[in-house]
Amino acid sequence: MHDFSKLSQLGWRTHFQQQLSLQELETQQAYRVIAQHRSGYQLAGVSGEYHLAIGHSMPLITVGDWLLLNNDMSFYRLLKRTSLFSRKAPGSKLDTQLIAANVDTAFIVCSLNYDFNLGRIERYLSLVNQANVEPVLVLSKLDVCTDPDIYIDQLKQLNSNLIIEQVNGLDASSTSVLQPWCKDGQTVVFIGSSGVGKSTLANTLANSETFATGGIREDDSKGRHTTTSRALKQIALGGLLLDTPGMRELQLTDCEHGVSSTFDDIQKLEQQCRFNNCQHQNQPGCAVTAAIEAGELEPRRLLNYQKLLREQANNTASLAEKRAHFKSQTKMYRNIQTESRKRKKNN
Ligand SMILES: Nc1nc2c(ncn2[C@@H]2O[C@H](COP(=O)(O)OP(=O)(O)OP(=O)(O)O)[C@@H](O)[C@H]2O)c(=O)[nH]1
Ligand SMILES: [Zn+2]
Repeated sequence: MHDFSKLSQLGWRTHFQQQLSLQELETQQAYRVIAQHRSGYQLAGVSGEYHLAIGHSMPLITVGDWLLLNNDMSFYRLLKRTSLFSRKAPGSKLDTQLIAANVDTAFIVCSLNYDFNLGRIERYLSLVNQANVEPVLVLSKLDVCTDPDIYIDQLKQLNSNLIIEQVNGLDASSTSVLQPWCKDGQTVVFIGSSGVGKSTLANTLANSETFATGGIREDDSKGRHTTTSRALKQIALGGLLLDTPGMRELQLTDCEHGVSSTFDDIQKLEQQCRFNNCQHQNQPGCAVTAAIEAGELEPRRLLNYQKLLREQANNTASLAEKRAHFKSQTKMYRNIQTESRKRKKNN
């Protein structure tokens, strides 16, 4: 039988429970994927942890997913997700890589120094909005910044509703502002460039050295995956944290909704342009250009919006094209094989 209070500590919600039939409630057990390794998945459930080997008939599964297992611990089915992070798989021409599922909050970490870059933050926000996850902007290294307000003012201009927190990741009294998102089975993913202090922050919140600082790398350019095991770690506060070391090179794919909602100010303006297909380049009646001229919209923001939209469209199209090409090639090889078999038989 299911012990739902125990499962809720692992992030179980009514969204998942509603998917179970009466029969499944009696005969299957729910497990959460807490880590992903080359050979399989580490699962956690009411009766403890279990290693599930990857099987041929399984769908694509990622850290954070909820699975139903049969009594003999074999895979039964994957439950529908509340949210899903994915990106174009580094080094692969064909695949989308799943990063994490069923995440509640994304801490977008950027340090209050050289790393601060509005364009990059908009890119991360697009990914997080597409995944259907709540973003929290975490500005790290507060202790080495003399004037954080300069940065905060710029961020507020992106979207006045953004949740922004400033922390010194090395100091628990400072990171406590993030505790409300890290309790009671809530799942938090950390994203941000290398060296901004994600692992340091996660360790301080965990009150232990659970997450490796520095170190773990994934070679994006050549697609070599060194240490790609991703793991959800439960901390004493009750939340489950996922550090993502391999997110340095982040190309958007299938992300139109995410980009649009990140730039909803421009979206609203676009609807007021005289022409539906307005390019916002000196076309008559362009509301976007008018907003720029009135100083209400930064030209940088428009350029980044257009760039991210193009990038995700190009990646989505090229993935679709490559998949189609792969399919037609496979079909061609199969036909050649069948023909040659027929010929041999007739000889
Ligand atoms: N002064 C100061 N240093 C920090 C802070 N947060 C992290 N650091 C330092 O910054 C360096 C990088 O921190 P990490 O936590 O490894 O960064 P990361 O984002 O996890 O990096 P990757 O694992 O490469 O993605 C370490 O030397 C930390 O000690 C902070 O708030 N203040
Ligand atoms: Zn326009």
